[in-house]
Amino acid sequence: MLQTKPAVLIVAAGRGVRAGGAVPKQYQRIGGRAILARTVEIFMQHEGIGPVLVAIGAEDGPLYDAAVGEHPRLLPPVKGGATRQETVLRGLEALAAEGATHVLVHDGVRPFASAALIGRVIAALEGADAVLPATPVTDTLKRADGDGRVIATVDRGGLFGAQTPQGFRLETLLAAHRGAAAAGLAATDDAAVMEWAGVPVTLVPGEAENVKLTTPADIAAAGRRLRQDGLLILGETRVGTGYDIHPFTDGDTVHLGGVPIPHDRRLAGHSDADVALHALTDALLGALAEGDIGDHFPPSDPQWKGASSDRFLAFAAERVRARGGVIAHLDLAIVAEAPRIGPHRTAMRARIAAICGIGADRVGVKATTNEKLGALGRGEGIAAIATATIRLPYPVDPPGEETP
Ligand SMILES: Nc1ccn([C@@H]2O[C@H](COP(=O)(O)OP(=O)(O)OP(=O)(O)O)[C@@H](O)[C@H]2O)c(=O)n1
Ligand SMILES: C[C@](O)(CO)[C@H](O)COP(=O)(O)O
Repeated sequence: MLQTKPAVLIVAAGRGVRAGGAVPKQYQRIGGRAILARTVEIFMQHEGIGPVLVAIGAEDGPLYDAAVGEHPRLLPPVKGGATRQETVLRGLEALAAEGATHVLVHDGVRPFASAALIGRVIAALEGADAVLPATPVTDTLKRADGDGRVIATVDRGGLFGAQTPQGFRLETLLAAHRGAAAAGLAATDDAAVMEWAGVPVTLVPGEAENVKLTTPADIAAAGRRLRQDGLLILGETRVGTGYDIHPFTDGDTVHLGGVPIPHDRRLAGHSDADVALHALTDALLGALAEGDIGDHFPPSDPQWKGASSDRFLAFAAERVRARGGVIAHLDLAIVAEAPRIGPHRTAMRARIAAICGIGADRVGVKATTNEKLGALGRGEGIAAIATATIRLPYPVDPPGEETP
């Protein structure tokens, strides 16, 4: 086993010219979620890897924030470069500071890499400085001239299609990339940079399903594939509700919907007492029938005292994904005499969306006063009511128990 888990660099700074579309292809959706969010999630769910860094386009920060949720192992994104090679070099320079000995470099637009494939690359890194997953070429290969006339048939013996994640000793790859940049080498993958530096590259079996989404047809086919997997057309819709209330105490900031709001009081209670995130967490857990926030994060546990509630909601969203599901919609109603919620509504929607790894168009935030009635009406605290709508796949019969 490697002494430390390999870091992961996901390159997602390309413009997706061949795919076209209103946003770069990594932010286009398949099965209701951004392609990049799916790719990041594969590594978040893999126990064999360490920190994950995503390199994004210089102007893509808002797209990234809306598409990709937070995770303890996910580092803040770095800005990529004008070519894939430049992007990788920037990412490696940033990762060198994280103390990882090995790195997996993966395309942000390969959302179907399997856990088994990642495991194969990691295992092979124990005996190699460079590991390349690849599939043997099965089509007959032709070379043609610019006019579409075939010049020759190319022997496909020994030819492979290169995939990612490619695995490397980090120090060796970084040195090779620095050298290649200084020498003006242009390579389309990182194994080629290692080959140029004279480092032996070990092949492991790739997977036909691990396609790189390059064209609009690739993206459409990926969406069809997810539907065929049955999640979206055969699954079930579930709705969960959540409610929370906390009283005011002395303080100067109220945390609501993941947003700190300056106020002449603060809310007292579990963690940072963000009633909105607590209600949303319970709504998701309710839809999953997996208990409530107190079951997973007991208020008696001192580690949650003053903690940011982001992690509770991120946990519940992760549970939906772990069950193969998607969050279709979150709806939140906040009941407060003060502070005013309206000016913070957009920030709350964006924050909740980022935590859950969904688009902000799937998050509704509303607010009302309690018309001066009761404790809430007297301004003694704030309450929140949330509804979560999720889609889960139908359970599959265990092997050997199919209905005849
Ligand atoms: N300057 C670049 C160029 C590419 N990539 C990333 O490298 C991966 C593979 O590249 P490709 O499929 O060629 O993506 P694009 O460069 O975006 O596509 P196109 O060539 O059609 O513009 C993608 O995840 C892409 O975002 C990158 O991080 N930085
Ligand atoms: C890294 C890669 O995905 C391996 O197949 C590929 O080389 C990227 O090439 P592109 O020209 O950037 O699409």
